[in-house]
Amino acid sequence: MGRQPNIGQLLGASFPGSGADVNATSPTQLPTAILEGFIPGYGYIHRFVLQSTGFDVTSLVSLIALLWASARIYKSLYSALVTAVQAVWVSEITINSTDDIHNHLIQFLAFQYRTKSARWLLAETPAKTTWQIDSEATEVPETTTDSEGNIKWLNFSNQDAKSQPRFTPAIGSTHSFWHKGTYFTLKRKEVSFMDNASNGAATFKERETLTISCYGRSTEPIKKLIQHAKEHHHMGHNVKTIIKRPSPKDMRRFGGRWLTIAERPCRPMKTVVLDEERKMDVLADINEYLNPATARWYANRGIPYRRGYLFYGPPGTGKTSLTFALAGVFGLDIHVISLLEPTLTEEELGMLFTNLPARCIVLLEDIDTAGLVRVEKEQEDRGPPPGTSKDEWNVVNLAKAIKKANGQPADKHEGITLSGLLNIIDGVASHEGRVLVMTTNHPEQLDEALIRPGRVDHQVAFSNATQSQVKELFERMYSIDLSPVTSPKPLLKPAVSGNTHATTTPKSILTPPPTPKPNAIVGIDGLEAEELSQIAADFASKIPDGMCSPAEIQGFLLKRKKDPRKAANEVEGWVEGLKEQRESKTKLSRVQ
Ligand SMILES: Nc1ncnc2c1ncn2[C@@H]1O[C@H](COP(=O)(O)OP(=O)(O)OP(=O)(O)O)[C@@H](O)[C@H]1O
Repeated sequence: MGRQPNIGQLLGASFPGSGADVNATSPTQLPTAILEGFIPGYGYIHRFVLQSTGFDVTSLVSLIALLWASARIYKSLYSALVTAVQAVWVSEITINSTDDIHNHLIQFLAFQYRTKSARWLLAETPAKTTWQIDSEATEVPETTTDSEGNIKWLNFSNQDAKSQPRFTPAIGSTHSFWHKGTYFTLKRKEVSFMDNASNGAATFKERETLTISCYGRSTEPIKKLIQHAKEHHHMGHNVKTIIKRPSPKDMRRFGGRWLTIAERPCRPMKTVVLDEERKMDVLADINEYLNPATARWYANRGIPYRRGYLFYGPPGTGKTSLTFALAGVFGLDIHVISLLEPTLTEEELGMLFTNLPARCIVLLEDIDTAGLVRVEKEQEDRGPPPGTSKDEWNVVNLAKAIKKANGQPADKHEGITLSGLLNIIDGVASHEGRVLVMTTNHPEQLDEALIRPGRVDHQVAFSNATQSQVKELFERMYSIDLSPVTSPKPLLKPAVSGNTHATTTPKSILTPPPTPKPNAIVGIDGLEAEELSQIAADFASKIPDGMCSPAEIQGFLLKRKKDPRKAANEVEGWVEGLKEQRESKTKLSRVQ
């Protein structure tokens, strides 16, 4: 039997012009003809190099080609394997930036990345409250004098330089970290989406998402991580009151309805000077309402589980202060809504109410102003107000009609109508479990429908300070601060290595500072408690009952906050000045 030609010989015969010496192909070399197929003109190059240097480049080129092919095959196999593993062995959860959890996780990771050596980070300048800056400060600044005796006033020009930036995982990159023995991968990315704005113009917008994954067929570890991040965010909230407002209009459209605008140390109830019985009534009423058993009681009787409070009285008498103190006592967040917010529509207000947490305080301030829109609309229907000629009235209406026809809002502030507000407060879709607090300086202007039982269940009257309240305010101002506001310590120690482990929560951190006994008043340095009480009584006797609001008295005392005797000596002059000011109906005070 004749010898069969091998593949090299066949290829050599097929490409005679290549000059490839197919018989010279070693087992590790690719035939020159194949290489010719990938690199046109390879045969000539090969022959030229071989003839001029005696070196057969085919071995080298074959090696490179084999490495390249292996890398490609490895890559495809790897990605196929990863896809297969991900499909059956990786769990993930995606979080949208419009959700609070996103913020909780970023905060938690920022805390982790404070010391962790990650290579792709995003540096941010976090907005900090005075309380947070204070808690980070290592030294207390003091007012001193220089060598020439000039006062060196406190100067905060470099406070920005001192504040620490926040480092979070960079957008667009993948991060991995250990938490409680589980290996997590995190992808933070921005996705574009088409936004159909209210004016009809569609634009592309960016939205951020966080995708957290871990190995295993259960999302349980990720859920626990999220829970942990939430706890980290809320730690110490029992010594803070969170204040939220409706988010800007743009954000509201994408689901982020409420925005935290401030976190303040809880206001102790004892700092609100109000008739003790009235205070206890509100406290007991809310306490009973918030009890889970009460929710069932309401449900069994088919009564909507809601409770409304009306705080009314002159300005500066403590309506807002009591609301904040209540939030502190019951550990609730405050959701503040101003009905004069120009971009707020009734529909959005309704959505805000349906997106409240299970238990919270909703503060509707200056509720009397909500009637403005109703008055205007009713006026429109009724015709010209007295003193307005028919022609003038027609011109006003014509201007409004032209604005409307041009697609412009008839008024800058569309506002909330009374009927709209009533629907939102107790409509079928309205949230259950919230404590609604409405405040007003003009209860007489309120519509009866707004304060009927079911909408307002408890009314609290506030008034200018009585003499005993003035005394209390005075004593409170000059008593030694027994319960300094402490900032909560972190729940976790910052991670020091790639593997992060939570530390157990020290109990004391979550316990608010001890509250001194209600009557424990200790005078300021150098002043005995009894002496302070006498000065307070003297001070109070010089301010007629009901003449001043607690806010006015507080303002006067704040200017003399280190000298109670000075305050007692100057109060008469101040009261006289105030009387004159009121008689002359001027708004500027002569004596401060
Ligand atoms: N009853 C009070 N007890 C203690 N402090 C008070 C009291 N009333 C007012 N103040 C002080 O006066 C300031 C203003 O009080 P607050 O905002 O609670 O008044 P308000 O009744 O809500 O006023 P407005 O009707 O103008 O909104 C606060 O700094 C608060 O500490």
